[in-house]
Amino acid sequence: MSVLEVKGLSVSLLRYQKGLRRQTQRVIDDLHLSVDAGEILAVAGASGSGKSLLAHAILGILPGHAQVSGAIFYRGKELSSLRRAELMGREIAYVPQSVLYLNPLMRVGKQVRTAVRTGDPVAVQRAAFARFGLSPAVEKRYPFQLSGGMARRVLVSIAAVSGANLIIADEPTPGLDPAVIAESLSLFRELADRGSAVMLISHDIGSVLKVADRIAVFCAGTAVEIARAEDFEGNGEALRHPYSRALWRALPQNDFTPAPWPVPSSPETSPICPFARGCERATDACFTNRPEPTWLGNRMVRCIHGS
Ligand SMILES: Nc1ncnc2c1ncn2[C@@H]1O[C@H](COP(=O)(O)OP(=O)(O)OP(=O)(O)O)[C@@H](O)[C@H]1O
Ligand code: NI
Repeated sequence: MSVLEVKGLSVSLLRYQKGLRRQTQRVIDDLHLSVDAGEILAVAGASGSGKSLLAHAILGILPGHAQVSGAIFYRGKELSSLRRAELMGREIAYVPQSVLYLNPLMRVGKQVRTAVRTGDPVAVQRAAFARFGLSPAVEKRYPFQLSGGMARRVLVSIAAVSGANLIIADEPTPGLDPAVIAESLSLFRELADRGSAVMLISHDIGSVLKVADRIAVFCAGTAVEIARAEDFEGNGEALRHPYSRALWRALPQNDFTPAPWPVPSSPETSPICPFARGCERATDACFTNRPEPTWLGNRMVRCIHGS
């Protein structure tokens, strides 16, 4: 049984247009994915594709006006708001994209100690700070006294000491120097190897590939493919969706080859494949049906030509 399972999740948000006119916009669209114990599932895709909103939906912190459908399961049981409140900070840990999530009124050392589940809180906190290159003097500081990179390392320390079964980390590494990025990524690997399920959200597919087991390739509010990390190699022949191949080929190590067609930025409202208009493999069927997810073991693709 997966630790986290997301089934048919859709999220729409209200947007204010000119004046007071409001419009609902779909930002997550019929999303399916799961994360097992002991694995890192990376969620990678362009900026604005809905990755953070996915984390917010799982954690129950979407804006109040959000309309949500579909279901989210934690260890086989649906996540109600009551159950979420019980699990947050104990079984589920969150490394937010914004450092503003730190409590502005509490010294950061104490914030980490409060999250410690086993062992002496002070010793565990100090070990975490040492690991991430935070000097002992930092523990007495308040968040406003930290640089952005230091605040981010405090957030990663909180996840490290939490002993959570499910860790959702949203862009945990930007602004950090390469050694700390490598240390944070290896920490997530270690937490997964100890049995946690880790969802690692990033727009930087190149760096998460080093530690992830599977990658959910995100585009326009949904996962178009869930592939194994080892499928990202060579010219991308093992990848089954044209967008995953395009992302892979656009990486610096693969010569930055640009995508041959415009990439949709928000979910299509019409019932066609969102890629149909530029894809070299498109056939008539791609213009009449939106592809459903097709699973092959724990891999998935939403392309009728990809299975
Ligand atoms: N509170 C909100 N109200 C209205 N629209 C929002 C809100 N939060 C996000 N959005 C919109 O939803 C879409 C997805 O945003 P999201 O933050 O999930 O993207 P992301 O994939 O995490 O991007 P990034 O890689 O830049 O962090 C964007 O178009 C964004 O403008
Ligand atoms: Ni984000």
